[in-house]
Amino acid sequence: MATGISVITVGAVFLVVLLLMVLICISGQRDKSVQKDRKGSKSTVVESGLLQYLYQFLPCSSSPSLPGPPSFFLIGNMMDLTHDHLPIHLTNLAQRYGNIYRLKCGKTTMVVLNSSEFIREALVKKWSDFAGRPVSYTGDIVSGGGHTISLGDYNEEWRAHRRLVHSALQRCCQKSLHDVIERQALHLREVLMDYQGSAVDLSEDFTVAASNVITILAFGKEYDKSSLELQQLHSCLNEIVALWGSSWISALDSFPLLRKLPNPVFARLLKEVAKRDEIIRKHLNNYKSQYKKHDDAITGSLLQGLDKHQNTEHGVLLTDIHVHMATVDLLIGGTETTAAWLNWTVAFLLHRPEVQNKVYVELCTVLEGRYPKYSDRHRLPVLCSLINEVLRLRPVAPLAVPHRAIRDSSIAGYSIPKNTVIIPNLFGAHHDPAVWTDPYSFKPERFLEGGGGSTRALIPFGGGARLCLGESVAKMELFLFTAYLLRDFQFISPPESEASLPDLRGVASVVLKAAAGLQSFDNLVTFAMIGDTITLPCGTPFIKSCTSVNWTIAEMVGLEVVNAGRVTAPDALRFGLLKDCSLQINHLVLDDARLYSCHSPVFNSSVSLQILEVTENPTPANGTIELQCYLNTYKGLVSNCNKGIHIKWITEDNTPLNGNRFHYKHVSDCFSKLFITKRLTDHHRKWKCQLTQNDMIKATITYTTTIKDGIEEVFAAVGESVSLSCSNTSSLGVGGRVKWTVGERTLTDDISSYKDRTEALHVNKDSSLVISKVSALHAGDYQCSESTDQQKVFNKIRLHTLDVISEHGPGGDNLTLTCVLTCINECGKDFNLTWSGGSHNSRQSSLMYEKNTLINRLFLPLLSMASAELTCFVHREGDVMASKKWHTINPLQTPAWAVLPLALMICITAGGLYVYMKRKHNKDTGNEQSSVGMTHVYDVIQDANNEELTQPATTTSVYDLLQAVNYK
Ligand code: HEM
Repeated sequence: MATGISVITVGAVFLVVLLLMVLICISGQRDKSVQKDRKGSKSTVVESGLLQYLYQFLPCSSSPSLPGPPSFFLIGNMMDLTHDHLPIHLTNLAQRYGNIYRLKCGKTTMVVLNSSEFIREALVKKWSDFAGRPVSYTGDIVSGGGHTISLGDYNEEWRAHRRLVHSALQRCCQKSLHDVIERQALHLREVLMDYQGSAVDLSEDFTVAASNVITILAFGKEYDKSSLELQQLHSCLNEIVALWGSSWISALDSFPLLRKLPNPVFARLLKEVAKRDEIIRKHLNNYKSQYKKHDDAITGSLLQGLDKHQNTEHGVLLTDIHVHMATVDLLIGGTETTAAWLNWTVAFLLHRPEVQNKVYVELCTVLEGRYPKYSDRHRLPVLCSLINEVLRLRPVAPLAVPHRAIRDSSIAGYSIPKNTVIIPNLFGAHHDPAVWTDPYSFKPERFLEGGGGSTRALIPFGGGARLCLGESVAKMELFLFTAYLLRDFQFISPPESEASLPDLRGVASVVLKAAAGLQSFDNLVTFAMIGDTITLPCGTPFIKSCTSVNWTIAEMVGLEVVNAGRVTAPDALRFGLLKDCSLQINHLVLDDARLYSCHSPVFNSSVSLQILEVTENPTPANGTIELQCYLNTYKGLVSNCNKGIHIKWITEDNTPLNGNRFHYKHVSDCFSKLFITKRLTDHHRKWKCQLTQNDMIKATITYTTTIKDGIEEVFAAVGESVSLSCSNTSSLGVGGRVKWTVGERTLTDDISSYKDRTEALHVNKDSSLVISKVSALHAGDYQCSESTDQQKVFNKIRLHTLDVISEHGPGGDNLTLTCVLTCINECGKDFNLTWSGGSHNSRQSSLMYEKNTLINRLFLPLLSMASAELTCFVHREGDVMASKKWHTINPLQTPAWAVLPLALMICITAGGLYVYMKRKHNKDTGNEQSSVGMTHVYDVIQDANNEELTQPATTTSVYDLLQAVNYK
């Protein structure tokens, strides 16, 4: 019976498992068919999600499944797609999931391509598989029912439409494009001239210039910046792009139920679309009604071409609506993109003025004063490298326009079912570290010959069947506008501070734009030095947790050091996020000097990290040392410091450099040069450069000079220990390989000699020579060298010793302290000896040079002298090099003098008390014999005082007692 039950149980379990497997496999199939049927099946998302989750564990499909972030029930990866800077976020996901990964949004599977290789494979090599566009509810509304080229799906009608517009554009470009752009560039030049060098935001002027190129090409109309019609057109085109990109609108595509609810954002979108159509309709009607038509206008070509492009075989009929929507395409595609690119160029040039100078020099040299033609581009490589680098770092259509697989296909070996949405992440491909060295840095020179930049991997215009229709228009515009601008203008940021430089992160929607105007947050500046550990404040007082905080580096947009509270920097070990969301950077390197931004939902702030550096000019003027101290940011030297910043040079012990062999040149508040007339004894000398802001020390950096064949000067106090270092390299030979000599005498010939107790010398493992008890006899020239045939000298050290000798004057009523600096040969004229700590009666002698010594005496009158600590200092050019202390003791003022009378008093009191007690005892006992314990001495006293003992005890005073004791 039991066996029967267990067989049934096993059978049931087996059946359930089998059923589950069948279901899962069917679900896999159905999932594919769901995508085939673009309207979707009736299966619930819950069921599909669960089964799909189980499905991935079963071997029902032979091709590997695409990696991707976990997709959540119902919402899939919606959260990833609503990120505020989607291109950056998708690029960051590629670091985790690779250059091809999938995202889920409702029933739609999206595949994100993050390398130019995969993007080319899909868009160019397999263009016929991926030329579709996802059809969506809101896309249909914006594109007039899918009639735009940009959003229209791939079919015969679209092909005919694109061909019509392409040939009209080509015809027009050949005839007049160059003239049109040239005229607009000259016009832009005049507009800028009118500003007369005042600080302005040029974004509107760029939009007008780019838009005029298109409106002239489209229907022969040029607008003035103040034109109301132009402003209306731009505001509604911009609104449409922004609204369509918002999650309020995209949610309607994924969740049809939401369309039934009131949605003010959607209502606004409909209003703007109607406004746009109204304006364009007016223009087309105007054009049609013109008696003398603008011959070159695209509209004319389009209208003429309508009949020709009728494709009777496929039943395609192009009508006015196609001309209307083509105009929309050209206006949207051709205005904001070019204007955004020009803004980015100016933004980068403000950060890197030296690039601007290089382009200017090239334009002047090559063009010899004339304005450029597009045909000059091959002779202007620096300008072209700038254009390419801005296109690389800020592809203005960072995610292109989504594609759709129109049939089952594959990318990078992964099978891609029909209807999968493909997102070409051009931003990610342009920051792919496998292709671009230092991908987040602005380096136009990478596109110069030998710079390593690959123009093949540069794909800002997409590729294949959907290649940007205006690519040739755009390229000519970018070239001519930039050349005209940089030939006649220099872009500089307002002089106040670094804070006025534009933010390079930008605003990402369909078009990646530079943030409007200047940065809105206060920039802090933090100063540091190489090797430091610093903390950059985020300034988020209201934030409880840092999980929504991101830290980014300006200029290296996309490189998030911290993402959602997690350190994601490539060099993660050096970075840390502290509890208050501030960013800690350890072991600073020069490349860390950047503008860091902390982003949180409530607050944005940025900190400019500037690194103080000292370098030595390798080719100084003869006989001089030239040190340069300056502040660095990622774009080189800080040219304009904040107010209140000051750089000064000081000695090793923080006193001003003293002496006429020092000269300074303050290039700016944050760049100072120190010129030193060179001496051999400047070898291994330390110089400090100090940066103060509003008189507060912000950073101090020490630089040690090395002089060829120079001598390092070391000062040591007699009786103390000193270590003479052999070299900065601790890996020198141990023991016998290194030889120490002083004068002619070799100290290390015999190992035991430097263990000699009297000399108290020994050589450390790092080859340094230690004199554990310095005496004046140790003063001398020491040399550490390698004892090979060709003797290699590591270090020459001149040891000076400092001593204080005391001597009582005749009669012993005064004390003379002699401070002696013993030098080898002669003591330097820039040495000084001073005393500190003497009383007001003491007197210092003037400096005396005697043979090889420098002397300063201190005369102290002994009687008035209190016990004191006196110190003699030796200075070299104002810098304290060593000191020697001397303790004077006035015997009359020592505590011993106080102890003596005290001890006497105690003895007398004790003795007196005893005598008193004894007398009392004697009185009490009459003539009784003394007790056994009495000493002989007291017996004697007693005997001797027999007479006095008769006196009454009450008269016994201290004086009496003292007399009594002293009596003996
Ligand atoms: C810096 C300037 C420009 C850049 C970086 C740019 C980039 C792009 C990109 C990446 C695409 C999508 C390609 C794809 O789907 O794979 C695109 C499409 C398009 N662009 Fe541009 N574009 C620029 C300027 C222009 C200009 C000046 C025009 C018009 C004169 C224009 C018209 C279009 C059109 C009509 C499409 C849709 C093509 C299609 O779907 O077949 N673009 N552009």
